[in-house]
Amino acid sequence: MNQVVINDTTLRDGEQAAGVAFNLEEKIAIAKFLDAIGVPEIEIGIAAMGAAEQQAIATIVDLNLQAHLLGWNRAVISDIQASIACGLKRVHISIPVSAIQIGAKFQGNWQLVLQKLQDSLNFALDQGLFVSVGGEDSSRADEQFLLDTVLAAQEWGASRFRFCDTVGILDPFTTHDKVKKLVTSLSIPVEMHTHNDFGLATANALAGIKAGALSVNTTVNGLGERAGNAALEEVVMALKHLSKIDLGIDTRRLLEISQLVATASGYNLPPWKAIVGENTFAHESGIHAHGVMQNPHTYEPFAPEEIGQERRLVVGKHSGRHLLSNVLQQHGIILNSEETQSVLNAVRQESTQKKRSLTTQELLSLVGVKQ
Ligand SMILES: CC(C)(COP(=O)(O)OP(=O)(O)OC[C@H]1O[C@@H](n2cnc3c(N)ncnc32)[C@H](O)[C@@H]1OP(=O)(O)O)[C@@H](O)C(=O)NCCC(=O)NCCS
Ligand SMILES: O=C(O)CC[C@@](O)(CC(=O)O)C(=O)O
Repeated sequence: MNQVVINDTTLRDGEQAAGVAFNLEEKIAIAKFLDAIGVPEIEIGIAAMGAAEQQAIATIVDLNLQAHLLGWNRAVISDIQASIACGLKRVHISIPVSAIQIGAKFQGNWQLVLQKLQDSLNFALDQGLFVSVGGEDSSRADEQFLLDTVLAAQEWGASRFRFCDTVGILDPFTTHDKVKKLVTSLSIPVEMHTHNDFGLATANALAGIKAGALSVNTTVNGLGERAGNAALEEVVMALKHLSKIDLGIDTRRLLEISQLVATASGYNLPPWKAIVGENTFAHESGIHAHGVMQNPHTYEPFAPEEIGQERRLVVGKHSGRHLLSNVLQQHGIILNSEETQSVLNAVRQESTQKKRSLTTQELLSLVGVKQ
């Protein structure tokens, strides 16, 4: 399989998450971080939004990062002019392609939509730009209309087509079918853009790649419109471990970039968030902790260090004697079987009362040790 390219859109679709607004410093920090860990392409914003966004885009362009930088545009020439004024050499032009979208936005006038695409594409190409074309709501579009539209875009000079599951209504099987049909009919690469409304964004991105898509949009932490997008950390790690495609991203910094984006977005992640959640390498349950203490692979899909995370063994309601004895031994406390069981009973009670696992201090207090 050819190399798959991550085109991260944390700074565009990620920031479209309701209530999220990055400031200039945060945008710069996120762009630099994505570049530093080896993300090869970054969608950095929408110049048509106005002066502040244009300043952010131009500032990021001036950083001279290794990554290719892309600006998002409607099929509107003034949008593209604004992108060019920011110094962008790559533009993405989006048009709606489903009946529902064209109906709501252009009174069903699909000829007008195609004309706008052709005009804006020609304009961008005349300026010597790399042009990616996006089909908004590709997943709900009539398949023949979608194919004809993309073939036209290819003919007019587009360098890539973005297949958007805009409202996240596909499953991996349907995604595979739809993307395969496009890939086999096109000579330009297809890019996946999947939303998480049914929790399938990452699975659908992988299905599209399996069907031959060569590029994939991600956002850090899956940040984005409504339920968000395919998460960078999930796509990178799933491709590496499940599809055996190593994208050369420095995965050891995925936790760090997740924390940077979480802080900048103002939203904490649930502890069980795949890959980067606080609990992804925490073990409390007796059977799991016992297994992990013998061999971490029993309950970990990969080593925590691989994403800059640490393993934690915590004592709580579901813990068993092996974990409890192990933790106490680390503090020089050796209990007999009866004593261990009695401390375990007390742990269960206190943990239920507190509705959380216990700190080491709390555990030692239960055993009667003053520290
Ligand atoms: C782009 C933006 C500057 C336009 O602002 P606006 O002029 O106030 O217009 P609105 O957002 O209210 O309406 C969208 C307009 O774009 C048109 N439009 C929507 N998608 C389009 C497309 N792909 N190509 C061309 N025109 C499009 C709509 O028909 C509507 O046109 P009208 O003003 O002539 O009726 C503003 O929406 C914005 O800042 N958007 C950034 C975030 C965003 O919307 N992202 C979603 C990406 S799908
Ligand atoms: O780039 C495109 O062509 C469309 C991307 C988009 O993010 C648009 C949106 O809803 O904000 C989508 O999901 O369709």
